[in-house]
Amino acid sequence: MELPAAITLHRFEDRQQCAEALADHIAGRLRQDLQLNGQAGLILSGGSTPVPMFKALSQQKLDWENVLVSLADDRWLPPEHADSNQGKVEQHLLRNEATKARWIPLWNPASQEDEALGRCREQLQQLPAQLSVVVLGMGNDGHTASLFPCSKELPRVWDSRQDCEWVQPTSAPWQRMTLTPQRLLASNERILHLTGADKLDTLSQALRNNQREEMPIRHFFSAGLRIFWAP
Ligand SMILES: O=C(O)[C@H](O)[C@@H](O)[C@H](O)[C@H](O)COP(=O)(O)O
Repeated sequence: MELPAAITLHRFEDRQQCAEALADHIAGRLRQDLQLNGQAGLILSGGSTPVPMFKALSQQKLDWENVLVSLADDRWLPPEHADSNQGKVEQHLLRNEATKARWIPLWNPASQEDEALGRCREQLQQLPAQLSVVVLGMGNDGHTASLFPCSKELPRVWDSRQDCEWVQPTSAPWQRMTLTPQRLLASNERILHLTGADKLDTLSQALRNNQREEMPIRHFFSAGLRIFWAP
């Protein structure tokens, strides 16, 4: 696969090896910023791919009390719901060493968009202006976070100067809150964590496609992306 200079691809034999290597890499980046700035900001994605990495990262010894952790997006569901990304992070990352992390979930009990947005944006003010690491996933439609090509809100979200926006994809369930492209790009490093041949095919398609509206992950290529992939 031909990759632009701004994209680095790390291939692994298996998913557990990939998860552990990614956890090590993230921990190293967090330690750097903790040393430099006294704090670090980590953004994680939901879905199924990152769970083994969450478990490995939870074991990493670092000054978690000064690491602010949040999500690139979440489905608008209480954390006890099986589809909640918040629930996955609380179950698999915020344990062991990482119990002490400063957790900033996106979800709140507001059901109306304006109130939900207002409370989430207030929460996200706690994050450092420049994040340390953003970990993204990708769907086979080229979506990342909850930037879905099918969302009618996408044209507005591309240019939003806010930290988060409320979106309703048509090709995936649940109302969602997503961090905006500008918030995600205000980071020292963006990582894309992928598993399976299908995701690699989708990545190849996105590299050939030239419309970010059709494959939102493309928006993150030029600013630099480190990809961790296993079959
Ligand atoms: O809330 C979400 O759905 C995620 O943030 C989303 O962007 C996810 O990263 C991809 O859909 C990949 O999901 P899988 O890891 O389950 O394939």
